[in-house]
Amino acid sequence: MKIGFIGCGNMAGAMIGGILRKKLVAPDQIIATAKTRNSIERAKKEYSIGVTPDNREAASFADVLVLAVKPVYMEEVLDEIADALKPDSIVVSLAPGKTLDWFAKKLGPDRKIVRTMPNTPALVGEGMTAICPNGNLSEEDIQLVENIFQSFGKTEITAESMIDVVTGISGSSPAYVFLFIEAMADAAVLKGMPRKQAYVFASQAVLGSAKMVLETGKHPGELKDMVCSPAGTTIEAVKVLEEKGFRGAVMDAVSACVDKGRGI
Ligand SMILES: NC(=O)C1=CN([C@@H]2O[C@H](COP(=O)(O)OP(=O)(O)OC[C@H]3O[C@@H](n4cnc5c(N)ncnc54)[C@H](OP(=O)(O)O)[C@@H]3O)[C@@H](O)[C@H]2O)C=CC1
Ligand SMILES: O=C(O)[C@@H]1CCC=N1
Repeated sequence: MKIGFIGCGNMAGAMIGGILRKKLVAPDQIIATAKTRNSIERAKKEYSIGVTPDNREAASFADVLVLAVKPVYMEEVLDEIADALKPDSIVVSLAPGKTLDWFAKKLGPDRKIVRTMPNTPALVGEGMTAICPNGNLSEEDIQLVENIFQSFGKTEITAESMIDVVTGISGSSPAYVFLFIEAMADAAVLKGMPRKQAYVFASQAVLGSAKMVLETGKHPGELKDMVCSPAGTTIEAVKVLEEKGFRGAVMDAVSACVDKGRGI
């Protein structure tokens, strides 16, 4: 299987890193394109894959072609590559806002198209990806796409109507979690802890807490209650978070992200 990436920025880089780490395919089975000389040289050096400025070369090489450019560049990229695609290849989009119908109008009604929403933890094998195939993919094709995304994390097949919600809760949420970790570490530094150590404590606490939700099956509220001793330290912090509107702020933030995805 040959995999192509149009664009080799943050998300494609995380996916390529994850695929190579898992040895799903050899580096010479991957080709990526970028626009600037800097990005091309960086990708060559970092991944030892084929890298070219020529999008049509990637399109004619790939059995699975991942469109990893920002939505605003999608139309010009499709116009450029449409007649260079292999006849039976699968086109995978990572872009919010661009629907399966929109792609079918650009590439033809018979083209195999998959809308996905991954996230950057792919880089460390902990990605989470929503996959929405159109009606032209066989079960085998869908399995192939799942295998690619499962090489760097978990996947769920979702309805297209859910994909913007996935952007809010998963595609974009690593950014909110990094803010949270940074803020906790800042507080620890304020109280005298060396910064490097603060990142280890804050990140491991987030990692372990997420694992508890996934592995115990317990309600997050119950897990929170297990940490809050009567008249203890934790409930003081929880009270401040509630007073400052932490939950409402998170809900508003995720909603704003979903709405933006729907409006692109
Ligand atoms: N970053 C994330 O966390 C996530 C991103 N996504 C989606 O993934 C897609 C890519 O995002 P991201 O990786 O963050 O973006 P980046 O800006 O990091 O990367 C975009 C890449 O596209 C290249 N590029 C731009 N125009 C062209 C063109 N005409 N032909 C070929 N390559 C081109 C750029 O090249 P150069 O570097 O040379 O300018 C760059 O390598 C977007 O649709 C985004 O919404 C989805 C989920 C998560
Ligand atoms: O901000 C963005 O547009 C992309 C979508 C999901 C994460 N980053």
